Amino acid sequence: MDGLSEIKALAEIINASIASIETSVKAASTVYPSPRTVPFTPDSEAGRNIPEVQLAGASIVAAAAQLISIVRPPPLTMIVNALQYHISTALRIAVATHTAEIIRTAGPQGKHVKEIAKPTNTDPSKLARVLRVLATNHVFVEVSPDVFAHNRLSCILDTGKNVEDILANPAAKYEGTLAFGALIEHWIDEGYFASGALLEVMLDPKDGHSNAPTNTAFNKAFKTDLPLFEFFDLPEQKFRMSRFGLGIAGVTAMTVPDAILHGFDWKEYPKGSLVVDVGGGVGSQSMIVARKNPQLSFVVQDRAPVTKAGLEVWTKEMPAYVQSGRVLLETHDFFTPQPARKVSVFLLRMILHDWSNEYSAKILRHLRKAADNDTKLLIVDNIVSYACEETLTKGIPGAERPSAPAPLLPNLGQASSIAYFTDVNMLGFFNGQERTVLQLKELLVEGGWKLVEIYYGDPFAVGQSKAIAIPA
Ligand SMILES: C[S@@+](CC[C@H](N)C(=O)[O-])C[C@H]1O[C@@H](n2cnc3c(N)ncnc32)[C@H](O)[C@@H]1O
Repeated sequence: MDGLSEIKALAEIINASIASIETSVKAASTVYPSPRTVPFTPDSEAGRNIPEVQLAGASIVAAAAQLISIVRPPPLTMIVNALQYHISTALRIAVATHTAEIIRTAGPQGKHVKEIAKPTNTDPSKLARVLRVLATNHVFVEVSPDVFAHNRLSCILDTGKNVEDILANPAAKYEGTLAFGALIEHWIDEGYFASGALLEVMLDPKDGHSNAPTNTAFNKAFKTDLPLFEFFDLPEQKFRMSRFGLGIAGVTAMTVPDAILHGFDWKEYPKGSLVVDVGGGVGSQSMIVARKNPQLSFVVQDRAPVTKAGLEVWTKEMPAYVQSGRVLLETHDFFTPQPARKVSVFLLRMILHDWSNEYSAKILRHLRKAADNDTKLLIVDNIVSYACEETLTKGIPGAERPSAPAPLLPNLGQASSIAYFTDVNMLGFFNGQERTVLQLKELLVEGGWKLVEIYYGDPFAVGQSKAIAIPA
Protein backbone atom coordinates (compact mmCIF):
# COMPACT_ATOMS: atom_id res chain seq x y z
CA MET A 1 0.00 0.00 0.00
CA ASP A 2 1.47 3.40 -0.91
CA GLY A 3 1.21 6.37 1.44
CA LEU A 4 -1.80 7.90 -0.27
CA SER A 5 -3.78 4.61 -0.27
CA GLU A 6 -2.95 4.19 3.40
CA ILE A 7 -4.20 7.63 4.42
CA LYS A 8 -7.35 7.06 2.34
CA ALA A 9 -7.95 3.72 4.10
CA LEU A 10 -7.46 5.40 7.48
CA ALA A 11 -9.83 8.23 6.51
CA GLU A 12 -12.43 5.61 5.56
CA ILE A 13 -12.08 3.99 8.99
CA ILE A 14 -12.56 7.40 10.56
CA ASN A 15 -15.64 8.19 8.45
CA ALA A 16 -17.27 4.82 9.10
CA SER A 17 -16.59 5.20 12.83
CA ILE A 18 -18.14 8.67 12.89
CA ALA A 19 -21.25 7.28 11.18
CA SER A 20 -21.44 4.52 13.79
CA ILE A 21 -21.16 7.07 16.61
CA GLU A 22 -23.94 9.13 15.08
CA THR A 23 -26.27 6.12 14.78
CA SER A 24 -25.61 4.94 18.34
CA VAL A 25 -25.94 8.37 19.94
CA LYS A 26 -29.23 9.00 18.08
CA ALA A 27 -30.57 5.57 19.04
CA ALA A 28 -29.81 6.34 22.69
CA SER A 29 -31.42 9.82 22.38
CA THR A 30 -28.35 11.40 23.89
CA VAL A 31 -25.60 13.78 22.77
CA TYR A 32 -21.94 13.33 22.03
CA PRO A 33 -20.05 15.69 24.37
CA SER A 34 -18.59 18.79 22.74
CA PRO A 35 -14.94 19.67 23.47
CA ARG A 36 -16.24 23.01 24.70
CA THR A 37 -18.78 21.60 27.19
CA VAL A 38 -17.57 22.30 30.72
CA PRO A 39 -17.44 21.22 33.44
CA PHE A 40 -16.54 17.61 32.86
CA THR A 41 -18.77 15.33 34.88
CA PRO A 42 -18.97 11.54 34.57
CA ASP A 43 -22.71 11.84 33.75
CA SER A 44 -22.06 14.22 30.87
CA GLU A 45 -19.94 11.47 29.25
CA ALA A 46 -22.97 9.19 28.79
CA GLY A 47 -22.92 9.59 24.99
CA ARG A 48 -19.24 8.65 24.73
CA ASN A 49 -19.63 5.71 27.12
CA ILE A 50 -22.13 3.80 24.94
CA PRO A 51 -20.22 0.56 24.14
CA GLU A 52 -20.51 0.96 20.32
CA VAL A 53 -19.43 4.59 20.62
CA GLN A 54 -16.39 3.57 22.64
CA LEU A 55 -15.44 1.00 20.01
CA ALA A 56 -15.81 3.52 17.19
CA GLY A 57 -13.96 6.13 19.24
CA ALA A 58 -11.02 3.77 19.78
CA SER A 59 -10.79 3.18 16.01
CA ILE A 60 -10.79 6.93 15.38
CA VAL A 61 -8.03 7.54 17.93
CA ALA A 62 -5.94 4.74 16.40
CA ALA A 63 -6.56 5.85 12.82
CA ALA A 64 -6.06 9.58 13.45
CA ALA A 65 -2.72 9.05 15.22
CA GLN A 66 -1.55 6.69 12.48
CA LEU A 67 -2.66 9.18 9.85
CA ILE A 68 -0.61 11.94 11.49
CA SER A 69 2.41 9.62 11.63
CA ILE A 70 2.16 9.15 7.86
CA VAL A 71 1.30 12.70 6.83
CA ARG A 72 3.79 14.73 8.87
CA PRO A 73 7.39 14.65 7.63
CA PRO A 74 9.22 11.95 9.65
CA PRO A 75 11.89 14.28 11.07
CA LEU A 76 9.16 16.56 12.43
CA THR A 77 7.25 13.69 14.01
CA MET A 78 10.44 12.51 15.68
CA ILE A 79 11.13 16.04 16.97
CA VAL A 80 7.60 16.18 18.39
CA ASN A 81 8.08 12.73 19.98
CA ALA A 82 11.39 13.72 21.54
CA LEU A 83 9.94 16.92 22.99
CA GLN A 84 6.79 15.36 24.52
CA TYR A 85 8.23 15.83 28.02
CA HIS A 86 7.33 19.51 27.74
CA ILE A 87 3.67 18.53 27.89
CA SER A 88 4.26 16.85 31.26
CA THR A 89 6.26 19.85 32.43
CA ALA A 90 3.55 22.27 31.33
CA LEU A 91 0.93 20.19 33.16
CA ARG A 92 3.11 20.26 36.29
CA ILE A 93 3.26 24.04 36.10
CA ALA A 94 -0.47 24.45 35.37
CA VAL A 95 -1.30 22.27 38.39
CA ALA A 96 1.20 23.98 40.71
CA THR A 97 -0.06 27.45 39.75
CA HIS A 98 -3.70 26.33 40.23
CA THR A 99 -4.48 27.68 36.79
CA ALA A 100 -7.53 25.40 36.46
CA GLU A 101 -9.10 26.75 39.64
CA ILE A 102 -8.23 30.38 38.91
CA ILE A 103 -9.77 30.54 35.45
CA ARG A 104 -12.95 28.64 36.38
CA THR A 105 -14.76 31.74 37.63
CA ALA A 106 -14.04 33.68 34.41
CA GLY A 107 -16.11 31.32 32.24
CA PRO A 108 -15.63 31.24 28.46
CA GLN A 109 -14.15 34.78 28.33
CA GLY A 110 -11.12 33.44 30.19
CA LYS A 111 -8.65 35.17 32.47
CA HIS A 112 -5.53 37.15 31.65
CA VAL A 113 -2.34 35.37 32.59
CA LYS A 114 -1.40 38.29 34.88
CA GLU A 115 -4.36 37.26 37.10
CA ILE A 116 -3.53 33.58 36.79
CA ALA A 117 0.07 34.17 37.87
CA LYS A 118 -0.74 36.31 40.93
CA PRO A 119 -1.57 33.79 43.71
CA THR A 120 1.70 31.92 43.23
CA ASN A 121 3.71 35.02 42.28
CA THR A 122 4.77 33.45 38.98
CA ASP A 123 6.19 35.49 36.09
CA PRO A 124 3.13 36.01 33.84
CA SER A 125 5.00 36.03 30.54
CA LYS A 126 6.76 32.76 31.37
CA LEU A 127 3.51 31.20 32.52
CA ALA A 128 1.75 32.28 29.30
CA ARG A 129 4.38 30.47 27.21
CA VAL A 130 3.94 27.29 29.21
CA LEU A 131 0.13 27.43 29.06
CA ARG A 132 0.37 28.01 25.30
CA VAL A 133 2.10 24.62 24.96
CA LEU A 134 -1.00 23.09 26.52
CA ALA A 135 -3.49 25.21 24.53
CA THR A 136 -1.70 24.11 21.36
CA ASN A 137 -2.36 20.54 22.44
CA HIS A 138 -6.07 21.23 23.10
CA VAL A 139 -5.73 21.59 26.88
CA PHE A 140 -7.08 25.11 27.74
CA VAL A 141 -8.09 27.63 25.07
CA GLU A 142 -6.21 30.86 24.45
CA VAL A 143 -9.28 32.97 23.75
CA SER A 144 -7.31 36.17 23.03
CA PRO A 145 -3.60 36.92 23.46
CA ASP A 146 -2.51 35.79 26.94
CA VAL A 147 -6.09 35.11 28.04
CA PHE A 148 -6.86 31.48 28.88
CA ALA A 149 -10.18 29.68 29.41
CA HIS A 150 -11.24 26.14 30.10
CA ASN A 151 -12.22 23.48 27.63
CA ARG A 152 -13.30 19.91 28.33
CA LEU A 153 -9.73 18.65 28.72
CA SER A 154 -8.38 21.39 30.96
CA CYS A 155 -11.34 21.39 33.34
CA ILE A 156 -10.35 17.83 34.35
CA LEU A 157 -7.56 19.51 36.35
CA ASP A 158 -10.04 21.63 38.28
CA THR A 159 -10.69 20.41 41.84
CA GLY A 160 -13.69 22.76 42.11
CA LYS A 161 -12.09 24.40 45.16
CA ASN A 162 -11.16 28.06 45.69
CA VAL A 163 -7.50 28.91 45.26
CA GLU A 164 -7.45 30.56 48.70
CA ASP A 165 -8.67 27.32 50.29
CA ILE A 166 -6.08 25.24 48.42
CA LEU A 167 -3.26 27.61 49.40
CA ALA A 168 -4.42 27.58 53.02
CA ASN A 169 -4.30 23.76 53.15
CA PRO A 170 -2.40 22.36 50.14
CA ALA A 171 -2.29 18.84 51.61
CA ALA A 172 -6.10 18.63 51.47
CA LYS A 173 -6.26 19.79 47.85
CA TYR A 174 -8.08 16.70 46.53
CA GLU A 175 -10.13 15.80 49.60
CA GLY A 176 -13.85 15.88 48.91
CA THR A 177 -13.31 16.15 45.13
CA LEU A 178 -13.64 13.67 42.27
CA ALA A 179 -9.83 13.74 42.33
CA PHE A 180 -9.04 12.73 38.78
CA GLY A 181 -6.33 15.40 38.82
CA ALA A 182 -4.80 13.59 41.79
CA LEU A 183 -3.60 10.71 39.65
CA ILE A 184 -2.46 13.11 36.93
CA GLU A 185 -0.39 14.86 39.59
CA HIS A 186 0.99 11.50 40.77
CA TRP A 187 2.09 10.72 37.18
CA ILE A 188 3.68 14.12 36.60
CA ASP A 189 5.47 13.97 39.93
CA GLU A 190 6.56 10.46 41.03
CA GLY A 191 6.04 9.07 37.53
CA TYR A 192 7.88 11.89 35.79
CA PHE A 193 10.98 11.70 37.95
CA ALA A 194 11.06 7.89 37.92
CA SER A 195 10.83 7.96 34.12
CA GLY A 196 13.79 10.35 34.03
CA ALA A 197 15.90 7.85 36.02
CA LEU A 198 14.84 4.73 34.12
CA LEU A 199 17.63 4.67 31.56
CA GLU A 200 20.35 4.93 34.21
CA VAL A 201 18.78 2.11 36.26
CA MET A 202 18.21 -0.14 33.23
CA LEU A 203 21.85 0.17 32.22
CA ASP A 204 23.13 -0.40 35.75
CA PRO A 205 24.84 -3.85 35.80
CA LYS A 206 23.11 -4.83 39.08
CA ASP A 207 19.87 -2.83 39.41
CA GLY A 208 19.12 -3.25 35.71
CA HIS A 209 18.52 -6.98 36.26
CA SER A 210 16.76 -6.78 39.62
CA ASN A 211 13.08 -7.66 40.15
CA ALA A 212 12.92 -6.11 43.61
CA PRO A 213 10.71 -3.10 44.41
CA THR A 214 13.72 -1.45 46.05
CA ASN A 215 16.10 -1.24 43.07
CA THR A 216 13.90 0.87 40.85
CA ALA A 217 14.05 4.10 38.93
CA PHE A 218 11.74 5.49 41.62
CA ASN A 219 14.33 4.58 44.30
CA LYS A 220 17.07 6.31 42.33
CA ALA A 221 15.02 9.43 41.56
CA PHE A 222 13.76 9.87 45.13
CA LYS A 223 17.02 8.75 46.78
CA THR A 224 15.23 6.22 48.99
CA ASP A 225 15.67 2.52 49.74
CA LEU A 226 11.98 2.14 50.57
CA PRO A 227 9.49 0.57 48.14
CA LEU A 228 7.09 3.23 46.86
CA PHE A 229 4.16 2.26 49.10
CA GLU A 230 6.33 2.31 52.24
CA PHE A 231 7.77 5.65 51.13
CA PHE A 232 4.17 6.93 50.98
CA ASP A 233 3.75 5.92 54.66
CA LEU A 234 6.43 8.40 55.81
CA PRO A 235 4.83 11.26 57.76
CA GLU A 236 6.34 13.82 55.37
CA GLN A 237 4.76 12.01 52.38
CA LYS A 238 1.21 12.29 53.71
CA PHE A 239 0.10 14.39 50.75
CA ARG A 240 1.53 11.99 48.17
CA MET A 241 -0.09 9.05 49.97
CA SER A 242 -3.52 10.67 50.07
CA ARG A 243 -3.15 11.95 46.50
CA PHE A 244 -2.44 8.43 45.23
CA GLY A 245 -5.40 6.83 47.04
CA LEU A 246 -7.83 9.54 45.96
CA GLY A 247 -6.43 9.46 42.43
CA ILE A 248 -7.01 5.72 41.98
CA ALA A 249 -10.67 6.22 42.94
CA GLY A 250 -10.88 9.35 40.76
CA VAL A 251 -9.60 7.73 37.59
CA THR A 252 -12.24 5.05 37.89
CA ALA A 253 -15.02 7.53 38.55
CA MET A 254 -14.02 9.60 35.55
CA THR A 255 -13.46 6.90 32.95
CA VAL A 256 -15.95 4.01 33.02
CA PRO A 257 -17.12 4.14 36.65
CA ASP A 258 -18.89 0.80 36.89
CA ALA A 259 -16.42 -1.24 34.79
CA ILE A 260 -15.78 -3.59 37.75
CA LEU A 261 -19.34 -4.90 37.25
CA HIS A 262 -18.75 -5.89 33.63
CA GLY A 263 -17.46 -9.27 32.49
CA PHE A 264 -17.84 -11.04 35.82
CA ASP A 265 -21.08 -12.58 37.07
CA TRP A 266 -21.32 -11.12 40.57
CA LYS A 267 -25.02 -12.05 40.66
CA GLU A 268 -24.24 -15.79 40.55
CA TYR A 269 -23.14 -15.66 44.19
CA PRO A 270 -25.87 -16.22 46.81
CA LYS A 271 -26.48 -14.27 50.00
CA GLY A 272 -23.57 -14.23 52.39
CA SER A 273 -20.90 -15.07 49.78
CA LEU A 274 -17.62 -13.43 50.69
CA VAL A 275 -15.48 -11.27 48.42
CA VAL A 276 -11.95 -10.60 49.68
CA ASP A 277 -10.57 -7.47 48.02
CA VAL A 278 -6.83 -8.09 48.41
CA GLY A 279 -4.82 -4.86 48.46
CA GLY A 280 -8.22 -3.22 48.01
CA GLY A 281 -7.12 0.30 48.95
CA VAL A 282 -10.01 2.04 50.70
CA GLY A 283 -12.37 -0.44 49.03
CA SER A 284 -13.81 1.81 46.34
CA GLN A 285 -14.24 -1.13 43.93
CA SER A 286 -15.91 -3.33 46.54
CA MET A 287 -18.25 -0.45 47.22
CA ILE A 288 -19.35 -0.32 43.57
CA VAL A 289 -19.93 -4.10 43.60
CA ALA A 290 -21.77 -3.89 46.96
CA ARG A 291 -24.17 -1.22 45.73
CA LYS A 292 -25.39 -3.49 42.91
CA ASN A 293 -25.05 -6.82 44.77
CA PRO A 294 -26.43 -6.36 48.29
CA GLN A 295 -26.28 -10.14 48.86
CA LEU A 296 -22.46 -10.09 49.09
CA SER A 297 -20.17 -9.49 52.07
CA PHE A 298 -16.68 -7.99 51.77
CA VAL A 299 -13.29 -8.03 53.41
CA VAL A 300 -11.11 -5.18 52.15
CA GLN A 301 -7.47 -5.86 52.95
CA ASP A 302 -4.60 -3.40 52.77
CA ARG A 303 -1.75 -1.94 54.78
CA ALA A 304 -2.64 -0.38 58.17
CA PRO A 305 -2.70 3.30 57.12
CA VAL A 306 -4.91 2.47 54.14
CA THR A 307 -7.45 0.31 56.02
CA LYS A 308 -7.73 3.11 58.60
CA ALA A 309 -8.67 5.53 55.81
CA GLY A 310 -10.92 2.86 54.31
CA LEU A 311 -12.91 2.48 57.52
CA GLU A 312 -13.56 6.23 57.52
CA VAL A 313 -14.73 6.10 53.88
CA TRP A 314 -17.14 3.16 54.48
CA THR A 315 -18.43 4.64 57.74
CA LYS A 316 -19.32 7.80 55.81
CA GLU A 317 -20.59 6.25 52.56
CA MET A 318 -22.12 2.92 53.59
CA PRO A 319 -22.43 2.89 57.40
CA ALA A 320 -24.89 -0.04 57.41
CA TYR A 321 -22.19 -2.31 55.97
CA VAL A 322 -19.77 -1.37 58.75
CA GLN A 323 -22.35 -1.72 61.52
CA SER A 324 -23.64 -5.09 60.27
CA GLY A 325 -20.15 -6.45 59.63
CA ARG A 326 -20.90 -6.96 55.95
CA VAL A 327 -17.66 -5.13 55.30
CA LEU A 328 -14.49 -5.66 57.28
CA LEU A 329 -11.50 -3.38 56.73
CA GLU A 330 -8.65 -5.74 57.51
CA THR A 331 -4.97 -4.93 57.85
CA HIS A 332 -3.21 -7.71 56.00
CA ASP A 333 0.13 -8.07 54.22
CA PHE A 334 -0.52 -10.06 51.04
CA PHE A 335 2.93 -11.64 51.29
CA THR A 336 1.73 -13.53 54.39
CA PRO A 337 -0.82 -16.40 54.70
CA GLN A 338 -4.51 -15.47 54.36
CA PRO A 339 -6.80 -15.99 57.37
CA ALA A 340 -8.69 -19.30 57.06
CA ARG A 341 -12.34 -18.76 55.98
CA LYS A 342 -14.70 -19.59 53.14
CA VAL A 343 -14.01 -17.16 50.27
CA SER A 344 -16.10 -17.02 47.08
CA VAL A 345 -14.01 -14.46 45.23
CA PHE A 346 -10.52 -13.12 45.71
CA LEU A 347 -10.31 -9.77 43.91
CA LEU A 348 -6.87 -8.49 42.92
CA ARG A 349 -7.37 -5.14 41.22
CA MET A 350 -4.31 -3.20 40.11
CA ILE A 351 -2.16 -5.34 42.39
CA LEU A 352 -0.23 -7.83 40.26
CA HIS A 353 0.96 -5.08 37.93
CA ASP A 354 2.79 -3.54 40.91
CA TRP A 355 5.01 -6.60 41.30
CA SER A 356 7.48 -8.63 39.27
CA ASN A 357 6.66 -12.32 38.68
CA GLU A 358 8.69 -13.49 41.66
CA TYR A 359 6.63 -11.36 44.06
CA SER A 360 3.30 -11.79 42.25
CA ALA A 361 3.63 -15.59 42.41
CA LYS A 362 4.07 -15.34 46.20
CA ILE A 363 0.82 -13.34 46.50
CA LEU A 364 -0.99 -15.87 44.30
CA ARG A 365 0.30 -18.87 46.26
CA HIS A 366 -1.04 -17.42 49.52
CA LEU A 367 -4.45 -16.97 47.91
CA ARG A 368 -4.34 -20.48 46.48
CA LYS A 369 -3.63 -21.97 49.91
CA ALA A 370 -6.70 -20.19 51.32
CA ALA A 371 -8.96 -21.12 48.38
CA ASP A 372 -11.28 -24.09 48.06
CA ASN A 373 -12.44 -25.72 44.83
CA ASP A 374 -15.22 -23.15 44.29
CA THR A 375 -13.15 -20.03 44.91
CA LYS A 376 -12.62 -17.79 41.93
CA LEU A 377 -9.76 -15.41 41.49
CA LEU A 378 -10.61 -12.20 39.66
CA ILE A 379 -7.61 -10.22 38.43
CA VAL A 380 -8.32 -6.72 37.17
CA ASP A 381 -5.45 -4.94 35.45
CA ASN A 382 -4.41 -3.71 32.04
CA ILE A 383 -3.83 -6.70 29.76
CA VAL A 384 -1.41 -5.68 27.05
CA SER A 385 -1.09 -7.13 23.56
CA TYR A 386 1.96 -7.35 21.41
CA ALA A 387 2.07 -4.64 18.73
CA CYS A 388 1.89 -7.41 16.11
CA GLU A 389 -0.60 -10.22 15.34
CA GLU A 390 -0.98 -12.56 18.31
CA THR A 391 -2.15 -16.13 17.69
CA LEU A 392 -1.00 -17.76 20.93
CA THR A 393 -4.13 -16.64 22.80
CA LYS A 394 -6.27 -19.17 20.87
CA GLY A 395 -8.10 -21.60 23.15
CA ILE A 396 -8.43 -19.20 26.09
CA PRO A 397 -12.09 -18.04 26.20
CA GLY A 398 -12.32 -14.29 25.56
CA ALA A 399 -8.60 -13.90 24.93
CA GLU A 400 -8.68 -13.43 21.17
CA ARG A 401 -9.03 -9.76 20.42
CA PRO A 402 -11.19 -8.75 17.46
CA SER A 403 -8.65 -7.98 14.75
CA ALA A 404 -8.31 -4.30 13.93
CA PRO A 405 -9.02 -3.52 10.26
CA ALA A 406 -5.92 -2.91 8.10
CA PRO A 407 -3.94 -0.70 8.01
CA LEU A 408 -4.47 -0.10 11.75
CA LEU A 409 -1.91 -1.61 14.10
CA PRO A 410 -3.22 -4.92 15.52
CA ASN A 411 -3.17 -3.48 19.06
CA LEU A 412 -4.97 -0.27 17.95
CA GLY A 413 -1.80 1.76 18.49
CA GLN A 414 -2.46 5.10 20.13
CA ALA A 415 -5.89 3.94 21.36
CA SER A 416 -4.11 1.41 23.62
CA SER A 417 -1.20 3.63 24.60
CA ILE A 418 -2.21 4.13 28.25
CA ALA A 419 -1.60 0.42 28.98
CA TYR A 420 1.93 0.63 27.59
CA PHE A 421 2.66 3.86 29.42
CA THR A 422 1.44 2.35 32.69
CA ASP A 423 3.55 -0.74 31.97
CA VAL A 424 6.65 1.46 31.92
CA ASN A 425 5.37 3.30 34.99
CA MET A 426 5.13 -0.03 36.81
CA LEU A 427 8.66 -0.85 35.73
CA GLY A 428 9.95 2.48 37.00
CA PHE A 429 8.01 2.43 40.27
CA PHE A 430 8.20 -1.20 41.37
CA ASN A 431 9.93 -3.37 38.78
CA GLY A 432 6.33 -4.44 38.17
CA GLN A 433 4.62 -4.92 34.83
CA GLU A 434 1.39 -5.01 32.87
CA ARG A 435 1.14 -8.49 31.36
CA THR A 436 0.02 -10.12 28.16
CA VAL A 437 -2.48 -12.99 28.35
CA LEU A 438 0.29 -15.55 28.03
CA GLN A 439 2.41 -13.91 30.70
CA LEU A 440 -0.60 -13.94 33.02
CA LYS A 441 -1.36 -17.57 32.22
CA GLU A 442 2.20 -18.63 33.08
CA LEU A 443 2.25 -16.54 36.23
CA LEU A 444 -1.03 -18.09 37.37
CA VAL A 445 0.37 -21.59 36.86
CA GLU A 446 3.32 -20.64 39.08
CA GLY A 447 0.87 -19.42 41.73
CA GLY A 448 -1.28 -22.61 41.65
CA TRP A 449 -4.15 -21.21 39.54
CA LYS A 450 -5.60 -21.94 36.11
CA LEU A 451 -6.63 -19.13 33.78
CA VAL A 452 -10.15 -19.85 32.49
CA GLU A 453 -11.38 -16.61 30.95
CA ILE A 454 -10.32 -13.19 29.73
CA TYR A 455 -12.55 -10.12 29.42
CA TYR A 456 -10.89 -7.11 27.82
CA GLY A 457 -13.78 -4.80 28.57
CA ASP A 458 -14.59 -1.28 27.54
CA PRO A 459 -12.00 0.23 25.21
CA PHE A 460 -11.92 3.46 27.23
CA ALA A 461 -11.82 1.91 30.72
CA VAL A 462 -8.36 2.24 32.25
CA GLY A 463 -6.83 -0.85 33.87
CA GLN A 464 -10.14 -2.70 33.85
CA SER A 465 -9.46 -5.84 31.83
CA LYS A 466 -10.23 -9.06 33.70
CA ALA A 467 -8.61 -12.46 33.99
CA ILE A 468 -10.63 -15.10 35.80
CA ALA A 469 -8.86 -18.10 37.34
CA ILE A 470 -9.80 -21.17 39.36
CA PRO A 471 -7.63 -23.34 41.61
CA ALA A 472 -5.38 -25.57 39.48
C1 LIG B 1 -2.61 0.34 42.87
S1 LIG B 1 -3.33 0.25 44.46
C2 LIG B 1 -4.82 -0.65 44.11
C3 LIG B 1 -5.88 -0.44 45.13
C4 LIG B 1 -7.22 -1.13 44.85
N1 LIG B 1 -7.09 -2.55 44.59
C5 LIG B 1 -7.97 -0.46 43.71
O1 LIG B 1 -8.01 -1.01 42.62
O2 LIG B 1 -8.50 0.63 43.94
C6 LIG B 1 -2.28 -0.96 45.23
C7 LIG B 1 -2.63 -1.21 46.69
O3 LIG B 1 -1.80 -2.25 47.20
C8 LIG B 1 -1.55 -1.96 48.56
N2 LIG B 1 -0.38 -2.74 49.03
C9 LIG B 1 0.93 -2.57 48.71
N3 LIG B 1 1.69 -3.48 49.35
C10 LIG B 1 0.84 -4.25 50.08
C11 LIG B 1 1.02 -5.40 50.92
N4 LIG B 1 2.23 -5.92 51.11
N5 LIG B 1 -0.08 -5.95 51.48
C12 LIG B 1 -1.32 -5.44 51.27
N6 LIG B 1 -1.56 -4.35 50.47
C13 LIG B 1 -0.50 -3.77 49.88
C14 LIG B 1 -1.32 -0.47 48.54
O4 LIG B 1 -1.41 0.10 49.82
C15 LIG B 1 -2.40 -0.01 47.58
O5 LIG B 1 -3.58 0.33 48.24
